[in-house]
Amino acid sequence: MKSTELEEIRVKITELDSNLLELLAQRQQLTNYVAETKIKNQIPVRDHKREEQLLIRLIKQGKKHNLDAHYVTQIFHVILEDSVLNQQAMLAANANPGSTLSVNRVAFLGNKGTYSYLATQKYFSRRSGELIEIGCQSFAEIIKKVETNEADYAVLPIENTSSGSINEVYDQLQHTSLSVVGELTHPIQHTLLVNQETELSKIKTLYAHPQVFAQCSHFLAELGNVEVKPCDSSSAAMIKVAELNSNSVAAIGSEAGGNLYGLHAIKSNLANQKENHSRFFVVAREAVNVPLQVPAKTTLVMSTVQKPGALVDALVVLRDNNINMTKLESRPITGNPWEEMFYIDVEGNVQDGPMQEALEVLQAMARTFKVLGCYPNEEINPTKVAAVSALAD
Ligand SMILES: C=C(O[C@@H]1C=C(C(=O)O)C=C[C@H]1O)C(=O)O
Repeated sequence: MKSTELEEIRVKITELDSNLLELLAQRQQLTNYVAETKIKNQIPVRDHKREEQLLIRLIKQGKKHNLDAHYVTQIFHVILEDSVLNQQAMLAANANPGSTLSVNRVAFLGNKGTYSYLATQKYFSRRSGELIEIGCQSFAEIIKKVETNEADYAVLPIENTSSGSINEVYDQLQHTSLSVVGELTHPIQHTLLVNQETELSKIKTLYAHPQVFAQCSHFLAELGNVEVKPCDSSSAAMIKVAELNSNSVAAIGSEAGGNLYGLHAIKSNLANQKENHSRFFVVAREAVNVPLQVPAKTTLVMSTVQKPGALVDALVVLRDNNINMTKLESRPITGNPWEEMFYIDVEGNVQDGPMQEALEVLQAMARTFKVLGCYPNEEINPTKVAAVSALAD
């Protein structure tokens, strides 16, 4: 194909892509109007029936154009997730007029380029107000910033699909009066970032956060003879590699983050598990009110009395009130050897009847008990298209 021919086709593709983007923006505007009517008429944000009908119609239509059903479904799952998250954010803002700030000062770990930085950008992109980023060197410093009103929010990683819970954050949450007001999950895609033209075999020293090394342990084991240097954050690792400017050093972190420091990726997908995601808590000084139209989660922290089956008794209370537990974590209590603090995430809103009943019973039976927060559930389960056979025609 002659290069002018290629150019002509590319011009058409560029134009088409920009039309696609315009249409997506128009769709988003319409779903914002939908959110406004849901606020007015107290209608739940999520409507699986409508989503299923929409997906079935689009899959059928796609088939006529030779577009694979899986491809169409994937694209629209992303569009629907974005639509639902935007609407949830709008309803939550409406239910908490006092918490809508013109400036959001947000504390997070490291500098520009860390996963916490990317998660912060993502979470606040759906919320009004200018974002002021406050990079910190430790989780304790992040929490302190909000406690002392130097920041309005903190974004804290709480768990990762490969390396599990981030204990240090749980331990910090034991002693704070801050509330969890939001959550988000963010894909963690580790890449090998370098400053100079080089190749894997030349790398002698690797810089990264210890959590990152844990998540990439298989890759490190395969690498063999490489010195591993832990850093306080992914951005600290990136800055180090940019400064050293050598072809024998590399950092592990996100490609988007590395690009901010002029680094480029020479290998991607370094994590042990392909599906590598981190979940973050967003915390603030004041708890938020989650409207009942928005699916909510509640995080509790409690210690039980020392008797056989005390934790089981607590979990039975959840079962009896038909409350689904999504996470259970235990952490030692500082100063009380062999005693544990339990962190429990459940689906439900503290304003719900069954939830209030369960919380009362739990509080009465626990030694210490606190609701760390009730916040919109941002884990959006994609609507499944059950009637696959109906799509055969
Ligand atoms: C936009 C709506 O809200 C949600 C998002 C949908 C969408 O983006 O198409 C569809 C159904 C709802 O889960 C709606 O209810 O129509």
